[in-house]
Amino acid sequence: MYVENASAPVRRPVTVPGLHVMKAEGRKIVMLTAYDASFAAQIEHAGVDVALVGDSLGMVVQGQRSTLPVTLDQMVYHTTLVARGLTATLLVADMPFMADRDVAHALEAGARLIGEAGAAMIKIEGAAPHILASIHALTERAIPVCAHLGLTPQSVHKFGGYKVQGRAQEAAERVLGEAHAVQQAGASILVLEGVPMALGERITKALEIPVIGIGAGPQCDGQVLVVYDMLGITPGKRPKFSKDFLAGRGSIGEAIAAYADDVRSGAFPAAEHSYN
Ligand SMILES: Nc1nc(=O)c2c([nH]1)NC[C@@H]1CN(c3ccc(C(=O)N[C@@H](CCC(=O)O)C(=O)O)cc3)CN21
Ligand SMILES: CC(C)C(=O)C(=O)O
Ligand SMILES: [Mg+2]
Repeated sequence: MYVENASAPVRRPVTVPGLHVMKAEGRKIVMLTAYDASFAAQIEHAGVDVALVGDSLGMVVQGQRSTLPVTLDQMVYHTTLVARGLTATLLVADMPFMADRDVAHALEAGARLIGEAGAAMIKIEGAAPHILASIHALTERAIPVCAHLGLTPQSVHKFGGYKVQGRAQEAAERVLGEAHAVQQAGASILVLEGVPMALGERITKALEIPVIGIGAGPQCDGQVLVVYDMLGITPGKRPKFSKDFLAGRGSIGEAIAAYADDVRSGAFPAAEHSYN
């Protein structure tokens, strides 16, 4: 039998059911953003489980003040670029601001990000009634959904800034209720951003689906960061939950591999990267 490049190490493709097995077995999920084919290849080579084409590209690639100006065409474009750099890594694309204004638009956008660009999962912020309906509608059409709760950056104007969510008792109960609601609507995984670590732990234990944290404490089932933050090249003040993994290392590949190691060992995030 002819086997192409049989001596190359085979990395099994990361799948949605595979992420659920990882949660069940207590193996941490490593996720990182990517916006182009070169970074995608670095992420692939380092053995990161999930690549996210985040709408954070509006801030770190385009230099805008928020993620709100990012368009669906731009998300489709960057997702196409990242898809070309990946083979085994699971590819998730962000639903940009207002592309999910109603269920019909959400389905249209999901179809483009999956069918045209090559994503395997769509990430959607919030748990408003039309978002729950969109999660359900996409899931019914075999498009896996990653929910995103807590400090959802597309709600920056509602929050009055990038502020930690779920600090008060009532607010914590609200985020927990939203987490149950997105799981019930069919979400396959949840990104939980900018909440106190006690709430991150509570939600992770309460849900069956994997919870990937960013500023949600060390107890989550996995972690995600913006790749330029973990390389220390984001200008200005970086969020408290980020860490420069390139400092003291020789290459971007080494930095990404160190991030993956530290997430898997539990060394990252430490207390200094978490909110109380
Ligand atoms: N470079 C970058 N990294 C990110 O993590 C990121 C983006 N851009 N753009 C989209 C959103 C915006 N995010 C942010 C931005 C700032 C904070 C921040 O400075 N938070 C304060 C918390 C203040 C409080 O205690 O309420 C902090 O000090 O960490 C958090 C998340 C996360 N996402
Ligand atoms: C920070 C992550 C979770 C994100 O949504 C993004 O990069 O846009
Ligand atoms: Mg995003």
